[in-house]
Amino acid sequence: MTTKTVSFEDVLYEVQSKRNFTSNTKSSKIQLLRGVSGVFRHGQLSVIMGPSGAGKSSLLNALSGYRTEGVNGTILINRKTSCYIQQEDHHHTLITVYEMMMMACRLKLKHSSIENGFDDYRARIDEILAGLNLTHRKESTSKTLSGGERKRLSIALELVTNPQIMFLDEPTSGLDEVTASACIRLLRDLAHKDRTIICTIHQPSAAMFDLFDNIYLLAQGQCVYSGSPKVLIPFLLSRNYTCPKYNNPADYIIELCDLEPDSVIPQFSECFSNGKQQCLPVNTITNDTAISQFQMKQSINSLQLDTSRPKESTLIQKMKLLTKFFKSEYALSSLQQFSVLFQMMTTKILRNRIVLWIQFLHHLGCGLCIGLIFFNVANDGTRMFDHLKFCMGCVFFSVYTQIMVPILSYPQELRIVKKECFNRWYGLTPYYLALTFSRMPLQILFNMIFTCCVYFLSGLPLEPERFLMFSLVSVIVSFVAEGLGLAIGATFNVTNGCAIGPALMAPFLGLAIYGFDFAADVPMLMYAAMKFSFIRGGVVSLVLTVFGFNRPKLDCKEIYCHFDDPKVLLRYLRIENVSLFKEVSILVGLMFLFRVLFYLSLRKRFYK
Ligand SMILES: Nc1ncnc2c1ncn2[C@@H]1O[C@H](COP(=O)(O)OP(=O)(O)OP(=O)(O)O)[C@@H](O)[C@H]1O
Repeated sequence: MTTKTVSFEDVLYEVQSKRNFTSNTKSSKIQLLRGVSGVFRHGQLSVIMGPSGAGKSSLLNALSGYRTEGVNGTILINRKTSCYIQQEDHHHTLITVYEMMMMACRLKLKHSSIENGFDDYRARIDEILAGLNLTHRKESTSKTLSGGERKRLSIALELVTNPQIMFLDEPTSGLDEVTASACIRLLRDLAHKDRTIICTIHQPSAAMFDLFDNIYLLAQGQCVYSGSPKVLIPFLLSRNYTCPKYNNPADYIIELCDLEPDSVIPQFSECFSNGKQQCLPVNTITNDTAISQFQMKQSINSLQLDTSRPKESTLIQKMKLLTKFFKSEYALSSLQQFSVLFQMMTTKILRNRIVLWIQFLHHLGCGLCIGLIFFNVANDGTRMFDHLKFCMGCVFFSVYTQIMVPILSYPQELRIVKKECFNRWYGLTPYYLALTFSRMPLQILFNMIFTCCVYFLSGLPLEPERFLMFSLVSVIVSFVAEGLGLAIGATFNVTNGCAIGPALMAPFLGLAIYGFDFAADVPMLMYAAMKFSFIRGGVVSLVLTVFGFNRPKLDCKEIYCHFDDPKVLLRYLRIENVSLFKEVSILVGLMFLFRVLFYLSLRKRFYK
């Protein structure tokens, strides 16, 4: 059996059903695939068909390795030369088709194999785009592509590395009849160039049906037909089922499984030994479409699988695992991946002009508003509460600005990343670092715009040390909030994230204003919770920055001002002995904690 062939035996796929609390039903195991076997050969376009819910996507996911949890049985496949194209085409929206192809080349091809740098990439890209009839769209962004073009772009991006095995989930969904047939013809041509192509299709039209070299029909997680589409009608005849003359045989057998599931499915599944047997034309070289004779052939046997897996000692297996750990499965080193991803992310950020303008106006506008509300109050010894409100306002602004954006936007990006990571474009760590560092410069710049407005308008002392500390605290708070937003965005979908984000903020906010005047009497547990509230940490740090650093006495326009001495105010708030360094260190610690949670959430999503 060649490494391009995909074979599998007795594949079981079980999932745990979720416990339904309303009807009090207990969780149980659901079998999506019931011990199916089969072979998908190279040079052939194979289709997994079946009624809705038959288990087509489950089989594709199990074979491609997209799902591993709950999958048991033997699957022989060289996954290093395979790729998986999902049903929905998720592409970057702000870069053109050509740039996406260039990015794929730069990430997926070894630099040493390309002697002339980008010229060779360009030649390869032009060839692939011409082959898929996308040359005229190469300067367009994916947003303006039609459904068929988007699907072809998904295929083009993977063809960069010339994969030997391609999995496609419902490649024709959402396409009209003509475009769908064109898509299948394209896949057949690619398969006939010595590739193994396996796709799922709910119910192919009659025109499409004859284009497949091999069909694998599933019903209720069992194989009810495997083999050539040319002998499906004779096979049905042999079982006393006559497909009406002008009926699509695919429709007919799916209808049979639907109408008489209890008799048809077990009978047919037994006939094919649940996929171990195949139905082939007697003369496989014939071009005659009206073949009436077929033979059942053993497609797979245990012996075949066993011999292709030489027995290895445990020591060899362990050594292989060790070398696999050190040997990268990617074309580029982590540093090179980081560099390409960083460039791409920076380009995307800078091209998002509307968002850039909104962010700029938002920071400038809010900075001016807060600055004008507290205009020249920073030196007024009679307005103690205004000083506190000013610090709170600045921190709340940073928190709310940074937390909601990733919650709303990240789940969409996650789909693209998941697809690219699974197809070995890059590793999770370089991606994570590129994402973190590419967002930093603009975030710092916008924060500085806000800080400059509020600092100078409020009339805080023009001392570089104090200004830098004020800016640093604002930037750290915004990074902590962004980390929390990313962790939520990577864990939950937009709907749940929108509920969880504000719900999580509420206790942090409550703790931010709790116990300022009786901090010394706060119980231990509450004290620990207060330390965890990064909003409170931000407020305390800002108050210490504003009134610390040996701040001279404030102006007093009345006979007596109790709070004109900054030390009195700090004492009143019970934070006179709190170390600014310690507060900022806790904030930095929380920043790392939320970013580690974000990373772990990504890992869980990608490797489950
Ligand atoms: N995680 C899961 N938990 C519970 N049931 C699941 C899970 N995943 C899939 N199923 C169920 O398993 C069955 C097979 O799902 P699968 O997505 O493989 O079907 P399909 O043949 O691809 O269907 P369609 O053509 O409608 O996409 C369906 O009934 C589906 O509801």
